[in-house]
Amino acid sequence: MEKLMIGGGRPLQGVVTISGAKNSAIALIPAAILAESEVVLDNLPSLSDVAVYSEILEELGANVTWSGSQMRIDPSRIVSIPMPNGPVKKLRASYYMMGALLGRFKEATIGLPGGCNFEPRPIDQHIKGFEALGATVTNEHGSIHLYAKELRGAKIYLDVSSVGATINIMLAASRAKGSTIIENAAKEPEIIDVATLLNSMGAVIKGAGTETIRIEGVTEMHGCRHSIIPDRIQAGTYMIAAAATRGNVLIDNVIPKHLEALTAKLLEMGVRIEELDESIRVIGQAKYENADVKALIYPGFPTDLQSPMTSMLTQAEGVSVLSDFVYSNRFKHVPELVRMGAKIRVEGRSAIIEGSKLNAAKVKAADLRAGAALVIAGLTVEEGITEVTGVEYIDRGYDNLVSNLRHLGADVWRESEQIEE
Ligand SMILES: CC(=O)N[C@H]1[C@@H](OP(=O)(O)OP(=O)(O)OC[C@H]2O[C@@H](n3ccc(=O)[nH]c3=O)[C@H](O)[C@@H]2O)O[C@H](CO)[C@@H](O)[C@@H]1O
Ligand SMILES: C=C(OP(=O)(O)O)C(=O)O
Repeated sequence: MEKLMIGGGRPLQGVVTISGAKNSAIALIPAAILAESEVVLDNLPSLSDVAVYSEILEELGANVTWSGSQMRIDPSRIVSIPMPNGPVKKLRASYYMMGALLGRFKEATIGLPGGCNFEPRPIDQHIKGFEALGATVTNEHGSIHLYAKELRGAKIYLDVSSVGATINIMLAASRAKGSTIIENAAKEPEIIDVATLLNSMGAVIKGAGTETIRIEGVTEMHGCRHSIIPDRIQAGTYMIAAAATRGNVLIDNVIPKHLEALTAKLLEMGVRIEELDESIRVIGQAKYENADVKALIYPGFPTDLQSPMTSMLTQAEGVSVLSDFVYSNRFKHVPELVRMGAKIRVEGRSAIIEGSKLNAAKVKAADLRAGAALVIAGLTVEEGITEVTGVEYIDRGYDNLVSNLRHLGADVWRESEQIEE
């Protein structure tokens, strides 16, 4: 079993360069299925989710070459074989196989997705979208089977602005006959990134990034080259880590606009922030004000930074309230932070956080961002070593975490623990 060992008490100092966005990458890779020739993705993050996706595409018959931050995908020999189990169960975003295979082959069988299950994560809006496009969707022993004689454009109003459903509908509708309109679409930057790739592949998508997206179906799509946007959640995690350790860090290769909700909240707490064109400098301070944070859909404060922000708020004076309006039960990090001395109680969809010093402890990450929260908490501890297990979750979303943190002066390393039979 792998664990992260963290000797805290050192302010982070220096420069960290952010890689491409996980939540873009794991939609862009399956999007390549829709092309008839090679798709080249640059600025790809080196994450376990990306490795799993490349395995999935290879199983379907694609030729995938992944070298450094570039992936070349030749989808010309792909076939839509059923994938009820195996790698599709290892990540959440395997649901994009449904939209991509349905778009290209009009048929797919994909096991229900895995990933971070901090609470039930339904896919009813994805299914509603596929059905509106003319597909028959059945759940066969935990696998979703999709079939359409022909996909036809439709007007689809999403009950919730779901990122996954918006992208999945864009994938399938790109190869449908006629026009599709998605109303109440999600507006996250990753949706614009996927639409940009699809348009470069020959799709006709307008309005991505707004609540109304129009897609004109096309009969053929081709290869292209695309550079993935920077990971705003990774960037935000380093911003919080810099502030929480009272450090001074330049976070490079970011789109500052994507981080406005976090920047505004950190400024409100008293953190000094300098925004440049493609980087953000975070200068920590000795004291922070308490703050109330509401996690909402984009452009609101991202739910994926809610757990890291909980650790930051333990460093503020007074009482803060952090509520999650996207995932009301996303608080698996809280009992672990409490083991580290944090004074937090959960009431409904809110965590009430009283500022306090944290101490070293053995803690377990139950999901990806809970892991990030525990790492940040460990970095603030003044004495002793914090041990974080559940590293496999952290590896889903943070590439080079240990080397990046060490480069910033942190005392962090990875250890393997032998489990006795
Ligand atoms: C791979 C990926 O990009 N993951 C991100 C994506 O997840 P994901 O796309 O799964 O999240 P959604 O945007 O779909 O979920 C938003 C909300 O809608 C609800 N919902 C969603 C779909 C559905 O069919 N029915 C339904 O009720 C969810 O329970 C949740 O309350 O957006 C989330 C919200 O920003 C992020 O936390 C995840 O990091
Ligand atoms: C919840 C997340 O990812 P996924 O949807 O892939 O589980 C995340 O990135 O925080």
